[in-house]
Amino acid sequence: MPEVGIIMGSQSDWPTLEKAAVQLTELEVDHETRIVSAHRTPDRLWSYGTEAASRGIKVIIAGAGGAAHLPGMIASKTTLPVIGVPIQTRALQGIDSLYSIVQMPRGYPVGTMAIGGAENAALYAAQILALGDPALAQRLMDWRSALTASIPESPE
Ligand SMILES: Nc1c(C(=O)O)ncn1[C@@H]1O[C@H](COP(=O)(O)O)[C@@H](O)[C@H]1O
Repeated sequence: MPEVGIIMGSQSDWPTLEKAAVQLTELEVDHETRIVSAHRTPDRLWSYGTEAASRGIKVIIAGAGGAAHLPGMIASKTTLPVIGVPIQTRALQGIDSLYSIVQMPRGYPVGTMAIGGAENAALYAAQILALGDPALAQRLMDWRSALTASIPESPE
């Protein structure tokens, strides 16, 4: 049963959010992927937000670009933690997405990653789940150790 829901505003966001899916797969975290748009599919957004917790989802990763209302709107329909991923945009390089996601009103937080930060979103979701899953916590430690070991001491 998927524990992480990866949702995005458009099919065009998939190359970015796919990195979150790959990272979660590497950590053996079951997840699902859905296109959900606050603007284009508001009914889908409503039902996803309303039903996610009862379906067993524990963390939602939401990526959107431009007028990126999806992460904030999904946060308004659930008390599950929502991790926002601002998508890089052509006109404003993703600054528009970042500002749209990060400036939430009191009561409806969205944990906002860097522009394009889908891998960190997956790691953060895994860290939340690892609070109640010692085996996942160990896999995260192992992943970090491998990353550290891969960093050379000298650039030459
Ligand atoms: N920001 C949102 C929302 C939303 O927030 O609900 N729905 C779609 N979009 C964004 O529109 C951009 C362009 O979408 P298209 O490439 O489909 O035209 C995408 O980055 C998507 O996240």
